[in-house]
Amino acid sequence: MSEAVTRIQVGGTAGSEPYEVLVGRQLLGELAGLIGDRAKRVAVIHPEALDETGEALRADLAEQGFEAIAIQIPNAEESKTAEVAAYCWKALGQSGFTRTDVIVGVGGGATTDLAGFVAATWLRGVRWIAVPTTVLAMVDAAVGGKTGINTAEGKNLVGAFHPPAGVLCDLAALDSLPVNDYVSGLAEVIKAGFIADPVILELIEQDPQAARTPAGPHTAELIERSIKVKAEVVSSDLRESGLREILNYGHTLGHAIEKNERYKWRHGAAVAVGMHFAAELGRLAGRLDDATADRHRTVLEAVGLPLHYRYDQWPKLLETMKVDKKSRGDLLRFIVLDGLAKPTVLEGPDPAVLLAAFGEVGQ
Ligand SMILES: NC(=O)c1ccc[n+]([C@@H]2O[C@H](COP(=O)([O-])OP(=O)(O)OC[C@H]3O[C@@H](n4cnc5c(N)ncnc54)[C@H](O)[C@@H]3O)[C@@H](O)[C@H]2O)c1
Ligand SMILES: O=C(O)C(=O)C[C@@H](O)[C@H](O)[C@H](O)COP(=O)(O)O
Ligand SMILES: [Zn+2]
Repeated sequence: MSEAVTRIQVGGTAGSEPYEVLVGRQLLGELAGLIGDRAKRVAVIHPEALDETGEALRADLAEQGFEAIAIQIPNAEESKTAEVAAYCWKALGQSGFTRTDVIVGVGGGATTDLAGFVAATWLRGVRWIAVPTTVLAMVDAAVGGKTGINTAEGKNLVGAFHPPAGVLCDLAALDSLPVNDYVSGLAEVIKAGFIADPVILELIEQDPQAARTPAGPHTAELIERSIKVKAEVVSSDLRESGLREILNYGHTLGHAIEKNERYKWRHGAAVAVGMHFAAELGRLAGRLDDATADRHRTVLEAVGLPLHYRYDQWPKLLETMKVDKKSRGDLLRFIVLDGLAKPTVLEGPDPAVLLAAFGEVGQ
């Protein structure tokens, strides 16, 4: 018996082409339809860890009559570089990839960010399809069209808004995901809970241990609820002119930690520390009630995400945060909560308050 497929629509309200995020199992049969009749060539971009999956997909597409190539890239954050993008451009050039051809990005958020960026830049933009294989990529990275790479100066500093033509979230992919990567993705799920959908927090709090595995009773619901939060936000503000900034909750400090750790920390782990910081900042700025601020600690800790970071690194983190994309001139800007599911912007906080908030996080 085949399981039900959930379809979540994204876009179509702010001048962007609408597309669907499908959540279910055995969804790869949908791929050819999304690629469409106009494509002659398909490039499957995948990380080393998913070599077999990438090759199987390539062979399947070749059997269906496409000129299919597989482009293997490094795992995780090592793939989000100008050098790896250039390697992909070379492969596309050598295969004669034209404007009607299609890129398929299969992997975690690092892969979908890179594949989407290559699609955004090749011939000034070709269609691409995301096949996310981590929790984080399903609930966040593959949806919404933010694509990009890192530079020596910071995280995601080069990129483009280039939404995919479709997103296929095959839950079966999660069975092979190492537990640390699974839990890292829960940080973005918890983020969606705090900024918009508290039912997510309740489902996790009911049984945090079960939430750490794909076999948990609420896996599909947690993923679908988080995608819906993201879909709703990016559908009304694709280019981050306002509302979309709420999706950056926990990311101002999180990205600075990732850079400071030379991208050896998982994104979700850094964002977890960043959300703890944002909660303390909200509390100390007089915005957030104690119960909601404390809830950050309990729910993040319950699933095994980190809350703390090295106190002595504060000066470096502060410098990095100044080039965060939300900064305007010399003005630092943070997403904080005015209450549960009430995200807002805190502009130019008192440096003493910032340091005090980090005092709760640093150790
Ligand atoms: N564009 C966006 O809106 C957005 C949103 C959130 C995060 N991101 C980005 O996403 C990235 C993090 O993504 P992530 O957490 O998915 O990590 P990741 O892409 O680095 O993947 C983690 C590891 O798991 C491997 N992997 C992927 N799927 C697997 C599977 N099914 N089985 C076994 N191994 C598998 C990968 O090769 C990698 O080694 C960061 O670069 C972050 O900046 C982007
Ligand atoms: O989609 C968004 O917008 C987000 O901010 C989602 C984040 O989870 C994601 O990590 C994103 O890549 C961060 O974007 P950035 O613009 O701060 O680099
Ligand atoms: Zn993120």
